[in-house]
Amino acid sequence: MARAGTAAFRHLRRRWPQAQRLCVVCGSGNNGGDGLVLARLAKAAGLAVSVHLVGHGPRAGSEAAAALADWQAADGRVEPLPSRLPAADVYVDAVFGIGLKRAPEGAAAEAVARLADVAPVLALDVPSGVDADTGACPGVAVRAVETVSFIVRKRGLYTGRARDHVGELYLEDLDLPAALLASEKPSAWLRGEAVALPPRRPDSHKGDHGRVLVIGGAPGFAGAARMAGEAALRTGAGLVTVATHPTHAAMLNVGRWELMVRGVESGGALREAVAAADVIAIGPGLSTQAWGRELWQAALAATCPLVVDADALNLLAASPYRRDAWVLTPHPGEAGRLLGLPTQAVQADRFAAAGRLADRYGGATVLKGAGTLVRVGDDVELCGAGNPGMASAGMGDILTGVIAGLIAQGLAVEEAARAGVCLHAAAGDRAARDGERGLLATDLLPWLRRLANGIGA
Ligand SMILES: NC(=O)C1=CN([C@@H]2O[C@H](COP(=O)(O)OP(=O)(O)OC[C@H]3O[C@@H](n4cnc5c(N)ncnc54)[C@H](O)[C@@H]3O)[C@@H](O)[C@H]2O)[C@@H](O)CC1
Ligand SMILES: [K+]
Repeated sequence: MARAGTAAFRHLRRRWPQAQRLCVVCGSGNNGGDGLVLARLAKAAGLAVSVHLVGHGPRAGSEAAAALADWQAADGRVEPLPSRLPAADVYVDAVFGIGLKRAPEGAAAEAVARLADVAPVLALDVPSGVDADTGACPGVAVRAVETVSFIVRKRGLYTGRARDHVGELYLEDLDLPAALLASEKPSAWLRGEAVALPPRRPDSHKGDHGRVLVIGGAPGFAGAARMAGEAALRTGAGLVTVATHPTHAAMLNVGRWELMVRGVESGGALREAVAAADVIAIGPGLSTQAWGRELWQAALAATCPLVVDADALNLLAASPYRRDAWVLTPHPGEAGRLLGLPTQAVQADRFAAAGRLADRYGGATVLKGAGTLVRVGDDVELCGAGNPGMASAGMGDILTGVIAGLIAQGLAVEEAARAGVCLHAAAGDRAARDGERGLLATDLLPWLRRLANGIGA
């Protein structure tokens, strides 16, 4: 606790070197104890510090009670929670850490609500109100500018609602012995954005880099299939064919002549293309009408890996099927349909939802949304990259094409899912340098090419 409070105070000084007045709101558990340590150090450094304790304060004999005694021994005063927090340069949130498992209640809920109304907030370990395991906010929650987590990364802080609340996230390992940490198996892995694809053989030909078949594009949705196809090409696939509705087949590759196009009336017309493919990406703009359903059935007969997105996921939800060689890429709404749950239930525990999807449908599950999860068997990988500019039309079609493009080049389905998510998010972050608002899915394409070649930090 002493190390935690000390490390947090160091962050506070670094981020707000001019701060003179602090307001520290402490819960009655150990998170509150961290806040009391920080308060004492800040007072000793000459800052004006007000400490507000929630409820009855720490349990007698606890470490937090000792921190309170130290604060009081240093002439620190403890004030009850006022109806409005006093003016301060920085507010320190020490109400809840990892101890919160349900919506905040009582005096603690009031404290969280007060902190949710002020800025800037430095959160200790976890922004109060956020569930550190799931990333959900079951009730009111603090919005921090900065969160300093202690000892280990809490997986929940990297996904779902939590991403709105943590601000910049730092880890302080508090010098715990590495052997102690190594003895625990992580419950999730955080993946950086680096994607190392093997260099191309100098004598390789286009067939060596894989044949992708994209299936989709009902009338009115040609663009979805086109974007998936282009993304597969930009990720390095050797040959990409788009099988689409005959009404727009002739114009689908206008300006992107490298794409091959096949207008298909029905599932039967797909057979040859399915047999020739190394990987099939199905779903972008597919629709769930008769045409889309027939094509979906034809794709299910394929022996090569599938990347399943959008309406193909809705068709899968209507008649579930299990397979190992595929990647499912649902957003929370589609995941809800696949599991027979409302979207909110998926978002309330994205880790559990991804687990259920993987158990029910097999293969690799990509649960999209802020902090995308990739679940393969018992393993979960989290993508820390990406930005809200990517919440726009066509982004999912691009991801589908990226994953298919990686499978085409020989990556295993699981690794293609993990690497594809990171490549896509990294491209989105590069493209967002020109602004998140107005970011178009196709703005990612030039970045995909650069990042797939290890260029473009
Ligand atoms: N375990 C360790 O080794 C360390 C823990 N540290 C701190 O200790 C924290 C965990 O401490 P605790 O386990 O005491 O938990 P917390 O301090 O996060 O919260 C527990 C307190 O909140 C109350 N509470 C929980 N849910 C509530 C709800 N929904 N409504 C109202 N009250 C609720 C509990 O009754 C208890 O008083 C960490 O997050 C971290 O900040 C640090 O001091 C570093 C070392
Ligand atoms: K906190």
